[in-house]
Amino acid sequence: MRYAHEVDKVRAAERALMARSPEGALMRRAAAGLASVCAGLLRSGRAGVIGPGEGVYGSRVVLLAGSGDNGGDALYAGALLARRGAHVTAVLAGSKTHEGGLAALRSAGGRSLDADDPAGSVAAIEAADLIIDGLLGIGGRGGLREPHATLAGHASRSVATIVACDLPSGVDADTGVVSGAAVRADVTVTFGTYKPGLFVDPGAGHAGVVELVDIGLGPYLGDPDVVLPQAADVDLWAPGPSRESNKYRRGVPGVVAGSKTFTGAAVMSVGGAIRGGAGMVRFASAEHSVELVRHRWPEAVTSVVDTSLSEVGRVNAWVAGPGLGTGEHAEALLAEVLGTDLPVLVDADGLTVVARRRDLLWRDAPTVLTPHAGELARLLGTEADQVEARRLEHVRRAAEELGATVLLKGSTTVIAEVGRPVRVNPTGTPRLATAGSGDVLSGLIGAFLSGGASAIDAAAAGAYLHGLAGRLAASGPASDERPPDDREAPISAYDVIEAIPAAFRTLTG
Ligand SMILES: NC(=O)C1=CN([C@@H]2O[C@H](COP(=O)(O)OP(=O)(O)OC[C@H]3O[C@@H](n4cnc5c(N)ncnc54)[C@H](OP(=O)(O)O)[C@@H]3O)[C@@H](O)[C@H]2O)[C@@H](O)CC1
Ligand SMILES: [K+]
Repeated sequence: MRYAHEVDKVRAAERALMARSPEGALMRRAAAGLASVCAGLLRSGRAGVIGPGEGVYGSRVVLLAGSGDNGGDALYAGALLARRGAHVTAVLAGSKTHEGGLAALRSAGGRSLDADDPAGSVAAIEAADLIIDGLLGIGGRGGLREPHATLAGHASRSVATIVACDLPSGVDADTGVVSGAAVRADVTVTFGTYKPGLFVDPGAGHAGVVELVDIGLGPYLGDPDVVLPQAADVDLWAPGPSRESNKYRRGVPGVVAGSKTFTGAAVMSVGGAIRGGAGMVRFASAEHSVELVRHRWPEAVTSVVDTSLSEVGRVNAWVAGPGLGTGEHAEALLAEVLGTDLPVLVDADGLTVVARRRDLLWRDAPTVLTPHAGELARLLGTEADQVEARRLEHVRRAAEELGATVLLKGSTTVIAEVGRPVRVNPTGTPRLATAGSGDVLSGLIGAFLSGGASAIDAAAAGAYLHGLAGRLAASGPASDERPPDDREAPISAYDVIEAIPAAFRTLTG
């Protein structure tokens, strides 16, 4: 698990640690870590236009230094690189400059120029192999002001490798919100702990590869606000069969999906549940959907139902909503599953129904809701673009107001439950934005719920494996020499179902 803490907790931990540390020790540790990552990039030839092995000596490094300690970190790191032979130029922005950092840079042979000298700044940025963004760190508030915004734009257009100090300037550390211009980094070197804004879009999309430098804050940080699960966590959360398993013990999800008109969603949801490891999947729907599901998934036990599920048989979790329609018939079925004391996942059309019948969510058993931004906006009475721009805020609010575990799908999938850190899913690909993909996810999570996982574990494990299956399906066999991201091709939801076993296999190596 990777842990992220909000700025208030970072500041408190910093104060506690500083009280026990020599003056300037934390900044020295931060700067040394930052310089070391930059030196590694210069040595490996990943930075800018210089070739492999040319290293730090003779490289051209530009520091964008704001008025706070973030600028101080960049200046000290620049001094370390200058001592190793880099040509370092600091572009100074903001009302003041970190004096100790600037003095260190100058005494190491670095030079500085003022951001008010646009020609000089642009020329330096255009000639750079590597740019360190030290404009703003956790002290940044709101959209970048000038000259920071212009400098961020120049940096983004340069061919240099951009390394953000602590976080990309213009990204809000606590939320990942970007208002206006922001630096787009190739690598972010963050100090002490991850910041939530590095995990969640749009901030995550600006951070590139994130490297954590330990500066000793750990014992003082307290509980994380946001976490990023890793394969080992998912391996614990996704229920697997034990020696005593039989099909009932492994879990029996009931899927209530599809209708006379919409049939594909049901096939995808049942497929997700079967490949998610359910011992047996029960499926209930209108006749035509049942026929199609029986044809594609003869393993499922199906029932044709109208407005009651009394004939469906024993299940230990429900998945309700994909392709179900939104009329009275759908409402009756949803009311029935939400009236049980079993875990229930509500998705798609089911979310439209509960948006007008919130009372259905007043229950004691776990409920998982899996909306995309538009569906969450409808549940909360706001607009989809507001949800997209401030994903963490909205998913937390939804969990609180609706009394459910809420998984918000999208560019970064985030999962909230009251009293717990938000879980951010690290897997996935934009290729997953395809019809039916969400239905697969609902079935997968349903399988985990029926296997006994808690609501948040089931949701997080489902999102992780679904994202990984999407990536594996999109990138094809690993024998190709190109990196997986470059190999990606369009996929269908059915391809994602097919790749779920391979995704499981990666968990245990
Ligand atoms: N925490 C730790 O343990 C450690 C932290 N460390 C480092 O300290 C960093 C935090 O430093 P910090 O507190 O000095 O704040 P920081 O982000 O440099 O800048 C704040 C200044 O920026 C300005 N400004 C604000 N908003 C703006 C905007 N929108 N657009 C333009 N300008 C804006 C505003 O200045 P003013 O308005 O006065 O001009 C404000 O004073 C942290 O990220 C890490 O790098 C490490 O050294 C080691 C240990
Ligand atoms: K920065």
